[in-house]
This record gives sequence, C-alpha cells and structure tokens, in this order.
Amino acid sequence: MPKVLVSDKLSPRAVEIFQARGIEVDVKTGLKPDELKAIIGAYDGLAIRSATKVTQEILDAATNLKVVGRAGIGVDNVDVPYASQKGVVVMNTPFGNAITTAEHAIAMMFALAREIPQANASTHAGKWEKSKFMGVELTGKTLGIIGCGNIGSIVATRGLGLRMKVIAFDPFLTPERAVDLGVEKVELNDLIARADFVSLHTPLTDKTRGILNADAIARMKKGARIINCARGGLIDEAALKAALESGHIAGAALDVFEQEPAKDNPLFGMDTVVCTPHLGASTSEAQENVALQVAEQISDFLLTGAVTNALNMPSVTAEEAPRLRPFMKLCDQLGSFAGQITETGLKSVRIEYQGAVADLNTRPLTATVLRGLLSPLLESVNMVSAPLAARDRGIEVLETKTETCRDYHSLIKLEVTTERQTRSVEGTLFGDALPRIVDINGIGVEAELGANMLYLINEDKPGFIGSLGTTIGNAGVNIASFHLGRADTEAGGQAICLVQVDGPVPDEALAAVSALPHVVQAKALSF
Ligand SMILES: NC(=O)C1=CN([C@@H]2O[C@H](COP(=O)(O)OP(=O)(O)OC[C@H]3O[C@@H](n4cnc5c(N)ncnc54)[C@H](O)[C@@H]3O)[C@@H](O)[C@H]2O)C=CC1
Ligand SMILES: O=C(O)CCC(=O)C(=O)O
Repeated sequence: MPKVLVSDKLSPRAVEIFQARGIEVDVKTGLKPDELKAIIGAYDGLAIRSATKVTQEILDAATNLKVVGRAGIGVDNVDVPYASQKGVVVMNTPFGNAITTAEHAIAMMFALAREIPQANASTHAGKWEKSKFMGVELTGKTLGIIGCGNIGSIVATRGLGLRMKVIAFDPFLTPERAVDLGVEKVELNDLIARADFVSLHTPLTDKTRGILNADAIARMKKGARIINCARGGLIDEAALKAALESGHIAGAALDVFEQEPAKDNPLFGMDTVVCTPHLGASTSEAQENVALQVAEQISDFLLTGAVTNALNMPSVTAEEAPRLRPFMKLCDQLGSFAGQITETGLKSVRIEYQGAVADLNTRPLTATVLRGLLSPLLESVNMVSAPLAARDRGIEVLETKTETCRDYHSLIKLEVTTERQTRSVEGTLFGDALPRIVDINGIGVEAELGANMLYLINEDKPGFIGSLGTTIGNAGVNIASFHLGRADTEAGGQAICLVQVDGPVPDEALAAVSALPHVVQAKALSF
C-alpha cells in the first residue's frame, strides 16, 4: 500500500480522500528540515503547502518518493529541476485558490485606502482618533495590475466592479483578452506612472525579481499605494521603506516577503505598512479546493499512474508513454526554445507534424510544445494547463499533420507569431530517440540542445566566429559544441550560431557578445 506524508496544514478532507482510496497517510506538520529528512525515505508521496521546503537534501533522502503534490499554485518551495532529475513528479493545483487570493488583494487595497488595521488597533486601545484616519476613495482611481493571469484578471474584474480604472501590464496579455476583461493593456513604465494603486500578480522569475525596484518606485505617482499578494522579491523592500519614509509612497500592503517566515523585516512597525503572514490562499473554501484536488491527484498517480497538473511530467496513458516520450522531449525543446526567444505577446502558434509522428496521439505533444513555450512566462504552466492558458490568452493554436516528410522519418515544425513577427524552429529525432534542431527561421542547422546555450543571429562575415570564440573564452565560458547555419549559399547574409556552453552564460559575457560587430541578436538559453 503506498504511503503519503502530509507535512503542511491541509484541510482534513485530504486525509479522508487518501484513506478512502486505500492509501496509508501520516500527518506531521511543523517538521524541521532534519526531521523531515530523517523520515521522508518511508514515503511514496508528499503533500505540502508553502511551509515545507523540498530541497535537494530532502529529495536525496527521499529514496521512495514518487510524487510531491503542492496544494496551491507557487512551487518555489520545491526544487523542481532536481525533483525531475530524481524522477519525482511535482504537481500543483493551479486554480483552486485564485479567487481567494484575488479577494485578499482587494481586501488589502481597502485596508490601505482606509487604514483599517491602524484604525482598528487605535480604537481597541481606547484612543478614538477620529481625525487621524483620513482615507481615500477607490472609485475613479487607477488600479495598475502587474501580471494579468489567473489571479490578476480576477483582481481586474473586482477593481472594475469598484468603478476603478484598471490598467494592466503583462507581456502575455493579448489586446483581445484585455478588451474582454475591460482593462487597458499598457507598458510597465506607463502603468507605474499612472496607477494610484499597483497590485502585483506575477510569479517570481529572473524577469520579475525587483520589478518594483528603487527606480520603478521613484517613477510612481506621489502618494501611490502598493499591494503584493504574489511573491516576496518582486519589490525591493529597502527601496520601498525609503519611499514610505520620504512620503513618496503613501502605503504598502504586503502578504509576502523576501524572507519567509518573516519574523523580522525592515518594513515591520511602519504605520504606513499593512502586513499579513502569507494569507492570500487562506480561506476554508480555497483550502478545501486545493486539499481535495491534491489528494485526488496524488492518489490517482500512485494507484493508477495517471498524471494531472504535473509541472515536470506530461500526462499520458501507460501504453502511449514509451512511443511518445522521445517526441515529448523534442517538443519541450522546440517550445522552450521559441518561448525563450519570444519577447512580445503571442498571437498564434502552428505545429506541423510530418511523417511517422503524424500517426501518433499528438495532443500531448502539442500540450508539451505549449508548456515549453509558455513556461518562461507563467508560474505554474503544465501539460494540462498550457492549452487552457493559451486559449485564455487568445493565442490561436493550430495543429497540422502530413504523412509525408521530405528529408526525415519524422519532423516537427513550430511556428510562432507574435505582435511583431513570425519565427519558426524545426526538429527531428536521430536514431528514434535523440532530439535535434534542424532548422531555425528557415536556416538549416543541426544542433543538439544542452543545458546551457548561447543563441546568436549574426551577419555572415569573415572573422566573426573567431571573435565570438575569443570573447566567450575571455569571459571564462567554455564551449562544449558549436553549431552554425546560414541563410544563403553565398557569404554575407544572415547566419545563426547555437553554442553549447559548460554552465550558465554570465550577464557580462552575454553583453560582450551582444556588443560584437555583426551580432543582430544574442540570447542565453537554458534547457
Ligand atoms: N499570496 C498567496 O497566498 C498566493 C500567491 N500566489 C502567487 O500569485 C502569483 C500569480 O499566480 P497566478 O495568477 O495563478 O499565476 P498565472 O501564471 O496565472 O499568472 C501570472 C501572470 O504573470 C504574467 N507575467 C509573467 N512574467 C511577467 C512579467 N515579467 N511582467 C508582467 N507579467 C508577467 C504572466 O504572463 C501571467 O499572465 C504567483 O506567484 C503565485 O504563486 C498564488 C496563490 C496564493
Ligand atoms: O498555501 C498557501 O498558504 C500559500 C499559497 C500560495 O502562495 C500559492 O498557492 O502560490
């Protein structure tokens, strides 16, 4: 009988479900890392919220662990790449607490506007400071939403209901979706300059870390207010403190902090700051939803092998799995490649299956392409949610199949159209198992994608390859393999380089490469 450990506070419904499905379940909350490490080896499944940190050390000790289920959205407390390496499936529950979290953001906005927590404390203290607490009205104010995904779009609709003017910045928000939601799609600088209230709803990624840094905060309207119910790290807390002290920012409401649990924080004690201890998802409804969902998902997986809402594994049946697996790896690479070089809103995606692959069940393949494509931008995208996320964002997904294929046994072509341009990338399998990129934007190439790659578009000029090699060599970056392609048979046209390097490309090295003569575009990619 499989054994599951529930190591964070989950609704008791989760335990009932595990037991009803015939799974042995232990509930041990508040374990210290060493305590969890000592017992995790006995379990097949682990059900968590945000308190348990599933680190490399825990995963190394988890010799029987097959699945981690996060009752919630963010999986930043789980080392997902390492779990994948260890073959542990990581699942989450992408929608169960979205409404609740959006409501918390709105509650925080009201708390800020009317200083409710401060007035409450003062009244309890018997002070009756009626003239001290002069609020501001929300009606007619501009609410700026950074990150208009599941939660951000619910906040937007609630803001509109409060008769606010809602503006949103999200590179993946299409103009059509913005119209449907009734929000104005704007650029970040515009949002920062116009909003009376800024509410954050992005995941914490390399691109969003410090999205409200000292510079952004300085450019906000004087007297603006900030709400963060997404992730600590999106705001530079020291810069926020300075802006609150100077009076440039009138108030901030924070549910999340750079360091959690936040027992000591520079913003604590400021009378312009409202804090809650990461309560965004804490309603009985949301906790029931996510506990129920995670218990069902873990049970299904342990008992039948069915995979739902996994972040690191495709959902496929047992029979299909062996045939689809190598194509899934290829699809993930094609999608991830395109996603990492895409910088503006996606309009459409066309996936062409040619040759033998056209006979397979291509739905999981398309879902894998979309997951790879969207994962650089969305927090919790998986095989199940990727097609929905694409649909919700108005991205047209077109799949075509042709049984013939000119040069290969099977070929998959991904064509991505953004607001600015159309790009394509094609791949095949060598020896039925090894993914290879064979064409980028119509330029033939033959490349294996490693963990860290440098991708370049350049003018095909003599001496360029030499100066590129010297530049990255001088930056201490070792080249593992080098793949070249050019548009024309004659020299002088556009060319591409895909360079596999031993480790992440440092920012300085990328800047040096970008500054080389003849470089049109340089990107560091990771797979
Ligand atoms: N406080 C709490 O208890 C809770 C916090 N959360 C957090 O809320 C956040 C949002 O969750 P969801 O809406 O479910 O995620 P989502 O994935 O549906 O939406 C995130 C949105 O952020 C956008 N985005 C990504 N990079 C961006 C960038 N650089 N600039 C602007 N927008 C960008 C994406 O396009 C996407 O639309 C996550 O970090 C999640 O962990 C979620 C639930 C509870
Ligand atoms: O489980 C919780 O209380 C936190 C929820 C959260 O942050 C998430 O779902 O991303």
